[in-house]
Amino acid sequence: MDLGKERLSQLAADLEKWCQDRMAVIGSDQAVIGISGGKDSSVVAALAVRVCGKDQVTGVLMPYGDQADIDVARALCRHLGIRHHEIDIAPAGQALTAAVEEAVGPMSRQASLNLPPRVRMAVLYAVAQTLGGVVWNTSNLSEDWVGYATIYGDTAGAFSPLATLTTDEVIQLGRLFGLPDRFVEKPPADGLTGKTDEDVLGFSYADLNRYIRTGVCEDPAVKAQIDHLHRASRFKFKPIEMFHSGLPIVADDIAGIYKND
Ligand SMILES: Nc1ncnc2c1ncn2[C@@H]1O[C@H](COP(=O)(O)OP(=O)(O)OC[C@H]2O[C@@H]([n+]3cccc(C(=O)O)c3)[C@H](O)[C@@H]2O)[C@@H](O)[C@H]1O
Ligand SMILES: Nc1ncnc2c1ncn2[C@@H]1O[C@H](COP(=O)(O)OP(=O)(O)OP(=O)(O)O)[C@@H](O)[C@H]1O
Repeated sequence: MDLGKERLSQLAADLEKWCQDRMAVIGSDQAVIGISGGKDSSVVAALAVRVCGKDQVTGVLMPYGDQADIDVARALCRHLGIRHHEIDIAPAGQALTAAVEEAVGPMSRQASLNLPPRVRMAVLYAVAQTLGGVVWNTSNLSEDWVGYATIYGDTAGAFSPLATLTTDEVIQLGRLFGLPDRFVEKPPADGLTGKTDEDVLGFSYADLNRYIRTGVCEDPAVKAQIDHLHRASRFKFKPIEMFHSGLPIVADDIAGIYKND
């Protein structure tokens, strides 16, 4: 939805404070962000610069071999003045694929699509732990709503600043942060299938975002598809289910995680 100037400024201020608090609780001042050159990672990186300062933000560019638009990711890091590292994940992806295929036979197409996001997650955590930093998640509400994300891949991170903002709201935030159009206007694509998200999903983000914010979806088939994808993907955003043994837990359950026992 169009947030308008005042609401957008308030939202940005609240978001910055929230991220600051998260970092304080974690006890780190170093943000580590996977930079694809798309709007989500660009906006999260710009946000991290506002919260932590540019010297405390590390961008990680992780092409799978050649990445045609890697210059956009490099330009974003230059624009924000953040340090960045480039790590080609193709050798790791190919080695993992070969090992899995040797054991179980040809990897399914869906498994192949989800492997790079999981390798990126492993790289980001390795970089973050090495630098004493934390991984900032870059997912937005629109993609998460329909589960268009890889569990334990791009769903990972210490916290998710854009989790309740639709794609159009993320763009408004990017503009407020002063990001040039080329960093916020690229049509979202997974970079793996050669198709845009909208081609793969079969509906537009405009329709999805309108449905999320107003409950209105004019095409019943699109509404049914969105509802189906939403229901089928909720598992990606819930804590892992735990078997409750009924055995006593007597120590202080400070985080309240075992309270069903
Ligand atoms: N109910 C349930 N409870 C717990 N686990 C459940 C489950 N149902 C399936 N699973 C597990 O989850 C797996 C399926 O989930 P997952 O591995 O995430 O994969 P899946 O949902 O099949 O695919 C994710 C889609 O998102 C696309 N993607 C990923 C990353 C970024 C972007 C982007 O453009 O932004 C797009 C990707 O190309 C792919 O089409 C199953 O193989 C199964 O192991
Ligand atoms: N080539 C890459 N290099 C570095 N990080 C990447 C790369 N591709 C994806 N990522 C990370 O994974 C996240 C999800 O990537 P995806 O390609 O699915 O695009 P997206 O969800 O539309 O996000 P964005 O708008 O940032 O591209 C990105 O926001 C980024 O943090």
